[in-house]
Amino acid sequence: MKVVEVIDLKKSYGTFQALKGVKFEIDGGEIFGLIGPNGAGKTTTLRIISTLLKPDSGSVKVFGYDVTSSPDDVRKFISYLPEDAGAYKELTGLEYLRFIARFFARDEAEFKDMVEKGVQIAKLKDRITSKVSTYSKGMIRRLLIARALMVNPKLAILDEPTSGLDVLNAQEVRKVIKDYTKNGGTVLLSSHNMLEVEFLCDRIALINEGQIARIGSPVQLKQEFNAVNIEEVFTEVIRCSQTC
Ligand SMILES: Nc1ncnc2c1ncn2[C@@H]1O[C@H](COP(=O)(O)OP(=O)(O)OP(=O)(O)O)[C@@H](O)[C@H]1O
Repeated sequence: MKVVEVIDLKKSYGTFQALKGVKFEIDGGEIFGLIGPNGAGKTTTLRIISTLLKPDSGSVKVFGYDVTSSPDDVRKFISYLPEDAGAYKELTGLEYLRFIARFFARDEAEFKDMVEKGVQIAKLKDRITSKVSTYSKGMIRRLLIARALMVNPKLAILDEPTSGLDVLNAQEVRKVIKDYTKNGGTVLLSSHNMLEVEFLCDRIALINEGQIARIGSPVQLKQEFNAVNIEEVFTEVIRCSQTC
């Protein structure tokens, strides 16, 4: 069974059609990257798969459950990190992770494991006991990544996971994401960082103006466009969609 199956997905905001028939599938254990220019429809797609936004038409299934008719079943499998997520500023990082773990853990042992895993992923050292209001942007992002992955979702949906992180912190987060799939998880992420998707993703979908323009592994896409990197592939796909 596919982890995610998106067929002919359409979504409009008023008279503006943001998604015009998006289609892709994700297999278990994959890191699947959605890349595209500003306004291409990445966040809209991720929010629909996360059950936060209703599609106008088309079908989206997560582990075989339809996001529109069975959203509660879908939510059992997923964890969603929004692009602009925040954490409760008056809590410490540790209190925040504990607060979230209480919702997900079925017993005390699982609660303890989740919080420990969250602390490990966040890598905030002794600052984990400082208030979130004192954190830098990058520290908050790491706390939120930890929050998304510590609950052991079968599918992690991460909107711009490394946005606002410096090079070293971004590398750390990429490693955490890779490790997470080694333990059986599947990841759907969006990114503007071409080096990141090339390094991280097993397959990439290029989305442009609400439609998937290309899907493939980084190696396949580079071969198809005779390109040295994914940035070149991206530029060529966008250029072609405007002029070819
Ligand atoms: N709530 C909304 N109301 C009206 N238009 C919206 C709304 N949300 C998104 N849009 C429009 O839909 C299109 C797709 O937006 P979306 O946020 O999905 O793009 P994106 O690829 O994630 O962009 P970015 O890379 O800039 O984050 C854009 O033109 C955006 O302006």
